[in-house]
Amino acid sequence: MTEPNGASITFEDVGKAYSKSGGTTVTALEGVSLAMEPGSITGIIGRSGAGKSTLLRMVNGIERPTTGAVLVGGQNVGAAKGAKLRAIRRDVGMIFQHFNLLASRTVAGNIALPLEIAGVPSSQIKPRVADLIERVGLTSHATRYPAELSGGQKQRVGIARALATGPKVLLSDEATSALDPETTQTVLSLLKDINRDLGLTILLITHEMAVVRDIASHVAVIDGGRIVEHGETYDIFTAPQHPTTRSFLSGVTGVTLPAFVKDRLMPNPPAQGGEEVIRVTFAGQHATDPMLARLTQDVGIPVNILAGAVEEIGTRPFGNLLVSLPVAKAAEARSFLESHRLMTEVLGYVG
Ligand SMILES: Nc1ncnc2c1ncn2[C@@H]1O[C@H](COP(=O)(O)OP(=O)(O)OP(=O)(O)O)[C@@H](O)[C@H]1O
Repeated sequence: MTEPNGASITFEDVGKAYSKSGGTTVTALEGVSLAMEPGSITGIIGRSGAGKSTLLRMVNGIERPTTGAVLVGGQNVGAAKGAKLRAIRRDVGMIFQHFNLLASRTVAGNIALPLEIAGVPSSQIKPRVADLIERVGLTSHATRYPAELSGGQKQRVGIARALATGPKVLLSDEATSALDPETTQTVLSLLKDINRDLGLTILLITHEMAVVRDIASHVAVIDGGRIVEHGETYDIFTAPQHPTTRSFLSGVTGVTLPAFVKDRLMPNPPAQGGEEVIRVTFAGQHATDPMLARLTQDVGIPVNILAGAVEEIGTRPFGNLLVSLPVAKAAEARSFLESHRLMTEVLGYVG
């Protein structure tokens, strides 16, 4: 493993307003403060229009903040111009959802492009391109054209091209959104290898929490131009605080209600009786076993287990259980579980 080579990325109270025709403005970002350590992988997750692309494009100076500052390795990107801005941009590689390859150039030709633009002598370009092609596993495809490649292979070319100038930061703009799940996994694992081997700082935007879970050490949730939650991925998955974070997480845990419950699920409790259906999230492999048993034995509340699984973030396990309890006892049960540091979320009711 080589020494970490990544740069820190810092957002200091950043705001961005776009002017629109007719003199109105759109506020894309407001009061964004974030600090990313060298060598970290941060996922920025948010809905369409939340401000993700605006945030990402400030790191390579394509957009400038209206207020506040964005620093890469301590250098103020928004204030840089000319040669200084070009130098910062060489330190920041970027990959895209639709790859953005030149159709008229081969794999090797696409990867060579940033080196040609940077004025690297051609004698140095060839070996550098060969190294990059090998790193992304495309040696046998060097003379092919983009039209002859699969989506995953195109993204590998995009990654090699982004690495050509030896950046300290890699930006990923929905890089796996156009790929099938299996190809997504191979591209994420290549990015993880690059992060480990080269120590690059990676900042990726996505609308998929599964991507965050599989690659990011840290996550920031953006909603309406503001960061509503930020922290280590494990902490966010096991104890999300903000409703937006919770809604992103609800589809990703790999644990879904069985159809016989889902089809009957109601948003409000029935007039009498019925069961409340809740999700219980816990950190650590065995944390819920004694708590659910104690809920029944010590507190006298019967629990039906509907579905459950233990997953991993990095190497740390966390689990999700879907259970139902009598409505009359549900509030008491939830406060018991929460007092033992399990997280609960009400999903609905069955009659
Ligand atoms: N060049 C621009 N001019 C005017 N408004 C813009 C411009 N770029 C973005 N916006 C607006 O700023 C807000 C944030 O947009 P942004 O593209 O950053 O969001 P996003 O989270 O990346 O969305 P998506 O996932 O759909 O790409 C939106 O309201 C958008 O319409």
